[in-house]
Amino acid sequence: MATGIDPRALLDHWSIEITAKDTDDLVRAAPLIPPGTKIPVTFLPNETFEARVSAAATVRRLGFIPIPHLSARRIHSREELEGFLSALQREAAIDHAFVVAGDPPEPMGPFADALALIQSDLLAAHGVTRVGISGYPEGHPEIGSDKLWDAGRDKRLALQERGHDFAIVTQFAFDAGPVLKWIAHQRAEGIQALIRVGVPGPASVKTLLRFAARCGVGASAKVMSRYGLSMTRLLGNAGPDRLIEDLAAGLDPAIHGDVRLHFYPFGGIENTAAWIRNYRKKLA
Ligand SMILES: NC(=O)C1=CN([C@@H]2O[C@H](COP(=O)(O)OP(=O)(O)OC[C@H]3O[C@@H](n4cnc5c(N)ncnc54)[C@H](O)[C@@H]3O)[C@@H](O)[C@H]2O)C=CC1
Ligand SMILES: Nc1nc(=O)c2c([nH]1)NC[C@@H]1CN(c3ccc(C(=O)N[C@@H](CCC(=O)O)C(=O)O)cc3)CN21
Repeated sequence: MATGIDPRALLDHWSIEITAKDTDDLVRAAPLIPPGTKIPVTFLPNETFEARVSAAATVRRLGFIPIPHLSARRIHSREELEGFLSALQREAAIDHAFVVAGDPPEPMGPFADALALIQSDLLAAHGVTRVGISGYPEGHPEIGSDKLWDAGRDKRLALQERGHDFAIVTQFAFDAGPVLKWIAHQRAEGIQALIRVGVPGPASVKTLLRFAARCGVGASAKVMSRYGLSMTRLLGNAGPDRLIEDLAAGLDPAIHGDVRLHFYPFGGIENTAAWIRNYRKKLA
């Protein structure tokens, strides 16, 4: 069976995330984003709960689907989580959430990881039916692959026991090879959930390297040159064209199942939405 899908198929049903500070950029980008697009709202240390709730409400008001990130380790108490979820339900009518442990080396409250937050049973109680969990095609700098695998299995079981639908959203990558291998392995282990492959939106080398360092993503010179960036031209700007083409060329629905893209708009929401539109047109 010849592998490879039409890259245009990857340019449908994509998702794109925002931080609570990006709502003005989202309003400007809204005409470029298909109605009903899923838009996660990150949970970063330098934001307030009010800002996160109002960002989710803006996403909903603009006709998109808000997916609040819940960073387990950053939540101080069960009451704080309940307050956040009920505000999200009231202001943004949430039915999705993305549950992640969060970067703090030690939990700041009762939830040590994503599983603990899922087991709080507060998600369904506040209207959340579909839950996103993480995936690491290239592993995680602090967490071993066995531990990641066990945690993934426990999360999937806990979600199924509670009747949640779930999708896996991967850490961003610059190289399609390891991503394709990782997806095939997930499928071989019987995981049929939708997998959203994380791709960086168009941005400068400097910005991409900064986020890669911040998020523990490998960005060797070899990988970056394949991606289309030369490390000598730090102000060079590149989109994920090559990465998407390499993914499309290597995807075989019979092996890889349902795979879509999730954009991390490191170069801005409007720039990323415009880039997707232009790239989609170029492929037509
Ligand atoms: N969009 C986002 O916010 C994303 C965040 N991440 C980061 O990845 C890390 C793991 O998150 P999940 O995949 O949800 O893990 P998880 O909740 O599935 O936990 C995986 C295993 O590693 C342990 N663990 C979790 N966070 C840890 C940490 N910061 N340091 C050491 N051990 C940890 C857990 O106890 C568990 O045994 C977090 O640092 C998270 O911030 C990863 C991808 C995307
Ligand atoms: N380990 C890990 N932690 C994360 O928090 C994380 C990942 N991985 N992978 C993907 C996304 C990307 N994340 C982020 C992280 C920072 C900003 C951000 O905009 N931070 C600053 C500006 C940073 C800068 O420009 O250098 C901000 O406060 O807006 C956005 C998304 C969150 N996510």
